[in-house]
Amino acid sequence: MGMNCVFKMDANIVMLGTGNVGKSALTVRFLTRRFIGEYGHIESIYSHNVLVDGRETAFNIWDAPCSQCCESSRQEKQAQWADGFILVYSICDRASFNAVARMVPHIRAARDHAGAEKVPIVIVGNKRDLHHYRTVSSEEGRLLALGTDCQFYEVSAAENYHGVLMVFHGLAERIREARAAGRKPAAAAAGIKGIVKSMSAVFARKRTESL
Ligand SMILES: Nc1nc2c(ncn2[C@@H]2O[C@H](COP(=O)(O)OP(=O)(O)OP(=O)(O)O)[C@@H](O)[C@H]2O)c(=O)[nH]1
Repeated sequence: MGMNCVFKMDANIVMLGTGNVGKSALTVRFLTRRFIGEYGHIESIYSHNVLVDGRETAFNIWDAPCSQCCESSRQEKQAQWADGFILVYSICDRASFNAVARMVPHIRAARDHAGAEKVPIVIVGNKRDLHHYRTVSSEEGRLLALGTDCQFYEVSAAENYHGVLMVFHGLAERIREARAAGRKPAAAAAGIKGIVKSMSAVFARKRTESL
């Protein structure tokens, strides 16, 4: 087991998505295997060491409530820091899906440049247990991911631990592959400005929509 330390990998993951979609619920489910129902609105960076395919992996997960995600200094830090993104929407909330759809190309444009590996992104449709209230079909989620080279999962943080595990492990695998294929994905200075601007735009628009 000690030998695994040689291969220890750090994976900095940023959770993004509009309010109430379950970013904290997914994070806490992954960390503790539990669903506790209410999570408050506290920004946290959690660290968690686990084995992914026999490799020791240190997950650092940045979970910020949506109310704070418009602050550009925070977005700039996140964009610099992230090795991978988890973009969360609720299958019962069409606006949250639209926000994710707008975010993906902006992250791609900001973080991906010629010759570099694409920054790994996982799109997650959460609250699958509430299928009676579904307004976003699985097909739409799948197509969005397919067209933008993202991974896609539909999960329920409330009801299923395994699906949530797959999200985080899947992203860790992609981060490892991206590193093996090239250098560690890093944001170019211009790219960071781009991502900050576009994330502000996405969330500003979301606010207007919900008024
Ligand atoms: N039924 C159901 N409810 C869920 C699920 N995931 C989260 N919730 C609920 O949705 C609400 C919002 O969850 P949070 O994890 O706080 O959402 P968030 O995206 O972190 O929200 P912000 O902090 O506002 O950005 C809570 O009441 C959760 O209990 C799920 O899979 N199914």
